[in-house]
Amino acid sequence: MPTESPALSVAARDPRLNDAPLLSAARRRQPPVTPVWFMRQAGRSLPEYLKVREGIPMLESCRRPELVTEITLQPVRRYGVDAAIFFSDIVVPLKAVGVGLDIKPGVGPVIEQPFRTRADLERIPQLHPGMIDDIAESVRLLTAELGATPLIGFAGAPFTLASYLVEGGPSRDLARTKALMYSDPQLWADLLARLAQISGEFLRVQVAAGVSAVQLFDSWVGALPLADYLAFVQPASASVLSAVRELDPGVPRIHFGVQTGELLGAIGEAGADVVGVDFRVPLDEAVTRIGPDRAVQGNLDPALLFAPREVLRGRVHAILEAGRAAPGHIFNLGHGVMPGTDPDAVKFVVDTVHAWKPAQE
Ligand SMILES: Cc1c2[nH]c(c1CCC(=O)O)Cc1[nH]c(c(CCC(=O)O)c1C)Cc1[nH]c(c(CCC(=O)O)c1C)Cc1[nH]c(c(C)c1CCC(=O)O)C2
Repeated sequence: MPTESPALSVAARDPRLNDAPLLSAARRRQPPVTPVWFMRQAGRSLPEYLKVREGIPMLESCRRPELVTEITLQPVRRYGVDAAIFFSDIVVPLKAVGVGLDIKPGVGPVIEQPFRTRADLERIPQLHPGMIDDIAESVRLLTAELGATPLIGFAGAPFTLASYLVEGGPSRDLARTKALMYSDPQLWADLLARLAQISGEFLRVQVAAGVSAVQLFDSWVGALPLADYLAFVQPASASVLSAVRELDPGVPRIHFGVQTGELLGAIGEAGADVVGVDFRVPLDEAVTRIGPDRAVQGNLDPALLFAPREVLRGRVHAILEAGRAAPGHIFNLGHGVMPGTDPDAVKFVVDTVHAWKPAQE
């Protein structure tokens, strides 16, 4: 468990970060402008990204600090977003502990030997900070470059990591994952506890090296009904988020999954300061489900970036209005930027958010 790991000491952060709109919104202190960033803002279709990645496999790119720094900074330069998201992947810590896997372009993570029995647990050892010195180095290089702009660290949540390990790759229905969960609850709990240690340590290394917020991605947890989420998933996610809080309670924790309309309250209660909302639930309705103690992040449909500008502007304004119901709102998409998105449309959204003024009551 995280508490057994060697003590990590937390780096000093740039004092200007205290006034960063993203961190103010996460702390429910309404900033003068609504902050905006995008899931998957780095990589994908940016021409400057494709150029520096040429000939370098995805997982190797994630372990080269100079390259990670360059790719993470690209969308900050181009769009003027209010935060950088660390360029990495949710499977990087699994690879670091020795799980045989690769990221196949256009497919996603593929696992050499999918997780099926208790014996497979032995192939997933605990993560120790020394296994990811390069991650700490990348964060240090980045925070030095970013100055007053927050860097968001991230990890995959235990359920979503388990889904890749059990399915062996991306899956539509997560049938094998659910079958394991329902047929051998003890093995499932042990797998999730191991993944919670790995995720928690991956985040703690990033926090110790200087990230100013973290996001825990539970992308596929919306496949579960609430009762199963509470019984089979929430304890492991809560342990990841509390490992971060123990190291530095001042680092806000964002928690997000897709199709989580029925789970929003429980996702907040796992220990998040900010709940990410996908585009299926109107933001003001999401605020009602989450309650007044947490900020929200979201929730423009990524497909709207392909719509005409006047339609896009109308939707952005509607989300900003709905976000006023929350004690803090970070503008984002309801999921990641889609491949093929026009970078000018992304820039248009940033400028529209920053230019917006709430209507007078
Ligand atoms: C489920 C998941 C993964 N990875 C991630 C999640 C959770 C977020 C989500 O729900 O989208 C998280 C992730 N992956 C990546 C980032 C970095 C920064 C960012 O958000 O901009 C983040 C935060 C880089 C990446 N991760 C990946 C790429 C594309 C690799 C490339 O450019 O070759 C990038 C930039 C690969 C990857 N890795 C994964 C997928 C589904 C894919 C896409 C495969 C494809 O369609 O090509 C697993």
